[in-house]
Amino acid sequence: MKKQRIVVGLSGGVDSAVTAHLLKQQGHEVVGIFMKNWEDDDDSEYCSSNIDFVDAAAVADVIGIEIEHVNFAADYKDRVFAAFLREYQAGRTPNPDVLCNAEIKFKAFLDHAMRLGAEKIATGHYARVREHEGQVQLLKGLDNTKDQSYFLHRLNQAQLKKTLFPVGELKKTEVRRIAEEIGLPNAKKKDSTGICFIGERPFREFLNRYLAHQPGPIKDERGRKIGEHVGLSFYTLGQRQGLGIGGVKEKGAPRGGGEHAPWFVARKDVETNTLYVVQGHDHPWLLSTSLVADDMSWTCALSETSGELGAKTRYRQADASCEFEPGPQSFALRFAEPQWAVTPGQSAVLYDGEVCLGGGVIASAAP
Ligand SMILES: Nc1ncnc2c1ncn2[C@@H]1O[C@H](COP(=O)(O)OP(=O)(O)OP(=O)(O)O)[C@@H](O)[C@H]1O
Repeated sequence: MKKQRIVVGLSGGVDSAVTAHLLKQQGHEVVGIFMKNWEDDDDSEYCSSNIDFVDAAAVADVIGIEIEHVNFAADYKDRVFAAFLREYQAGRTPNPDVLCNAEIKFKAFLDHAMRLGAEKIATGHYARVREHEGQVQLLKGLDNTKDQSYFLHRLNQAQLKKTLFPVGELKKTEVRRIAEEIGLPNAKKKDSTGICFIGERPFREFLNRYLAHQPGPIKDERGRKIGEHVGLSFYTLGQRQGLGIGGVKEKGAPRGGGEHAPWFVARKDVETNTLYVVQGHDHPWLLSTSLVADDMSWTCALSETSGELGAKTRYRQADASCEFEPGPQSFALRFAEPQWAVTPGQSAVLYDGEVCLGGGVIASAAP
């Protein structure tokens, strides 16, 4: 491959460190950039940004590359966090990491890298890109257990053409082995979890600071009030913990349950501010055979793709076989098997084998 100037998003984690190392080894001119996307509570015990930058700088030092610190916190607030709050307010459960990739990592960051004279950017995501018949396809990461294509499905051709994912060709165990072999200071750093700006902090307490919330009734499927919720935004479909209602002892408890059977969040009615719960993991209200998604975004031209495909309605789910029915503003999916807790606001992402085609935001689901 010809020598290129490549800007790597260095997060302080192992995957991006190995990404930078591999590209440098291939003879490219590599520059690291650390992004700061959140600064509302720099002093909080949950904000690891300062530590992460120190780790990223130590990595750059060992690999022998320059590192720059850039601040996209204002962009992040405008383009990701504002939408995140709007979605919660509307009773949906958004996926800010999907939007962060489309708007920050592969837009603000990409533009910045291009201004620095880069030909490509690279990140430590577990996904792959491949040229195919004049297009660049987004593929699942080779390591099934780490595949992150779900979060990248809103990238378009222009973004994919400028992007490399070197660790997507490897298993996580190999990435860790490389990190240890070359003596990276963060070789044993644990993988980050959770939404980037929220980190490991208590979610409810965090949302509380930004969203007006109105307590209201929790009702069962027959409309009987069985408890109080603290604000619809704090609950997600399929949620079982934290409802404060426990099992039920009364006779004639709703189907699928019985005494002490756990309750699950099944519906949110924003108009009446009511949270509906059902008993039993397999209750029909929790199962959907079809969905409609809007706000579509495709990684490549969809010319030949209608008919049978695979879809994920949440990250880390196996692909569910479905019929794809495209429309001008939205698409429908009809599943071969009922899907559990299909959640408005989450992404429905379509796959043709290992190729990630793109997807949309789930607007509604039907039994
Ligand atoms: N603060 C950041 N600055 C620069 N790049 C980042 C930052 N956070 C994430 N990235 C890029 O996005 C990729 C995927 O992000 P993700 O949150 O999955 O990674 P991580 O677990 O924090 O770190 P890593 O992937 O490096 O182990 C990273 O590999 C890195 O290239």
